[in-house]
Amino acid sequence: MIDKKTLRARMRATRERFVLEAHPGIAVPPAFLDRLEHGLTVASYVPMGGEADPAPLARAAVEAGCEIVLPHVVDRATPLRFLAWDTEAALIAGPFGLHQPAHTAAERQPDIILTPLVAFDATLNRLGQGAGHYDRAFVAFPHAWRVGVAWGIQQVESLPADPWDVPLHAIATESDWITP
Ligand SMILES: Nc1nc2c(c(=O)[nH]1)N(C=O)[C@@H](CNc1ccc(C(=O)N[C@@H](CCC(=O)O)C(=O)O)cc1)CN2
Ligand SMILES: Nc1ncnc2c1ncn2[C@@H]1O[C@H](COP(=O)(O)OP(=O)(O)OP(=O)(O)O)[C@@H](O)[C@H]1O
Repeated sequence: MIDKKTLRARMRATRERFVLEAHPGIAVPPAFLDRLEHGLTVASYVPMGGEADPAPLARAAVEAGCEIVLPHVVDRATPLRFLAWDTEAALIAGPFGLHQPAHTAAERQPDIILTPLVAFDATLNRLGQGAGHYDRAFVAFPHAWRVGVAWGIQQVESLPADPWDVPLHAIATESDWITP
């Protein structure tokens, strides 16, 4: 099977090509709306490099009375933290070209994690950036609902699975809501 590094490079390029063309946004399915409740904490992300924009899902969460938080990283080795998103405060440029809340923003425990990804397969395994930030967050927040957000073209036949890979519960694309 193709190794993660080669596949990551190929799928990042596929993703970047896809967003250059006109394309619909991520669809908000009824199964996602059903799960939202006032007071839940929903981790979103600021898309980069051709990633699917989770904004339609985050907007629905805000309308349902959820609090939005964003990931914050300092380097590859340090676990990510989810920090409150003060929409009045500017996001700050971080490592890897990321835009993040200030490191002093309040830390939160997410109930739902909207997860960026590079590739996924039909068993809802995901390939990420390779630093293990989300893999470790899934272990830290085992009760969170793990929702991948991706373009349909990011689906591959199968992914090399490592022992630490934690599968997603569902994936939202521009046209589908994929569950195992
Ligand atoms: N939008 C977004 N935010 C996110 C992530 C993500 O995948 N997407 N993360 C997910 O874990 C965390 C940040 N972790 C990261 C870890 C490594 C690299 C990285 O190695 N980037 C490559 C360039 C990627 C590219 O070419 O597209 C690099 O800097 O060489 C990026 C983010 C938290 N925030
Ligand atoms: N639970 C964990 N605890 C400690 N290290 C972990 C854990 N999960 C993954 N890692 C480390 O993270 C690194 C990256 O893993 P992998 O290549 O599977 O990342 P990935 O699938 O791209 O996912 P991510 O988006 O989370 O970076 C590996 O070196 C692995 O040892």
